[in-house]
This record gives sequence, structure tokens and C-alpha cells, in this order.
Amino acid sequence: MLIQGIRARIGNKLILPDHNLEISKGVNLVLGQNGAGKTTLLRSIIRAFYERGGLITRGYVPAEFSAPEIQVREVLVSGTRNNLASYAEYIQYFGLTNLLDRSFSSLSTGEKKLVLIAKALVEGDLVMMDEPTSGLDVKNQSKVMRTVTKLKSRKDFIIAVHDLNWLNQADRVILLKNGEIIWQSGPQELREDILEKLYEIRVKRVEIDEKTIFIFDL
Ligand SMILES: Nc1ncnc2c1ncn2[C@@H]1O[C@H](COP(=O)(O)OP(=O)(O)OP(=O)(O)O)[C@@H](O)[C@H]1O
Repeated sequence: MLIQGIRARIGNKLILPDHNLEISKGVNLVLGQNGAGKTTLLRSIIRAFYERGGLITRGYVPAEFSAPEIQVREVLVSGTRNNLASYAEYIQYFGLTNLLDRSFSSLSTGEKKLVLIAKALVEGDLVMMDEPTSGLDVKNQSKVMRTVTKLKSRKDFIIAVHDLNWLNQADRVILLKNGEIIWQSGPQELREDILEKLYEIRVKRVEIDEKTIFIFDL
């Protein structure tokens, strides 16, 4: 799928000018330094879909969000015609059952994130997630990654992350630097020097159990 003419302006600064973004089936990962424009890119994609209409339903997990004083059960169904039963699988899987009657604002950072991930996974055919695993413990990180891997044959994902472990789940990788897409291709094409240019640090590629892992080389 080609998303054309993505652009974003912040104040007087035009970032991401007229990008055409090729989104693959499955998991599209967006990587880049702090301030590179990842959140801006996700928001621009949402705006592009909104302006052009279309039939693709979208889910979005923002990196930062306000926490309303409403019950978790209301947060899950808000903005939809769903009833709570639609979310039952993920309520159970992410251990949210005992939180349903709590005020969303009273949840811990990780609990809030799991609620928003459950919501987006149910509601979107295209699921956009901004740092979905930051603030989650390793068990919940692995649950989120496993769920995305399980769902990627029937839903598409655009996921902005700092955690390079996500690369093993990726079907396409998009690298952003200073508001520009500097590289986009399949993860098998990714090399140490490309990530070194992106992050301006030394990176080592390690193969373990047929998985490729990129680590910092201090
Ligand atoms: N409202 C705003 N006013 C001024 N500058 C902004 C505004 N929103 C974002 N920016 C700037 O735009 C750039 C891109 O921000 P963005 O949030 O998209 O980065 P990011 O890649 O998601 O960063 P991070 O990894 O730190 O979350 C940054 O330099 C940021 O400071």
C-alpha cells in the first residue's frame, strides 16, 4: 500500500515534506532518534487517512496521552459501537479483568498502555502504535510482540519503537532522521552501518537461534 503526499508542519518548519510511504503487509517498524519525527509521521498518516476517507479501520496507541477520569471499561468501548465482549480476549490475555471498574487515570503507566493496546488491536485493521512496549515489563513486552506476530496475517501494523528487539517481528523497516525518511526496506536488508548512520553509535549484528539481533557496541 502506498500512502502518498505525507507532510507535516511544526510551526514554520516543514518536516516530512511530501513523502510517499510504502507500507507492507504485516509489521512496518519506524525507527529513529529522539525527535526524528516518528510520532509526527504516525499522526500524519492518521490525518492522511482521515482526509481521504477510506474503508480501513484504524487503531492508534499514542506514546503519550491524557488519562480521563472514566472507568477502564468505558475507555475500551469509547468512540465505537462495540460492547465490552468484543475486547474479552485481550482483557483476559493482558490481565485487565480486575481493572475494568477502576478509573483509567488511577492505573499505572504500563496498565494504561495495555488497555490502549487492547483497544487498538480490536478496533483497527491498520494498527498504529507509538512506542507500545516502552514502560512495560518484559513479560508484557513479550506478550505484545507475540500478539502482533500472531495478528499480522490479518492486520497491518505501523509501529514506532526504540527497542531493536522488534526488528525480528518486522516485514518492513522505515528509518527516520531529522524529519526525513532516509531508508525503507525489508529487515533482511538492514546492516550495521545503516543503523550506525541512523543512531550515530556503533552497532553490532548478532545471530542467535536464527534470529538477528542488533546491539549497541559501547
Ligand atoms: N508542537 C510542537 N512545537 C514545536 N516543535 C514540535 C512540536 N511537536 C513536535 N515538535 C518537534 O518535532 C520534532 C519531531 O517530533 P516527534 O515527536 O515526531 O519525534 P519522535 O521521533 O517521535 O521523538 P521521540 O522518540 O523522542 O518520541 C522534534 O524535534 C520535536 O521537538
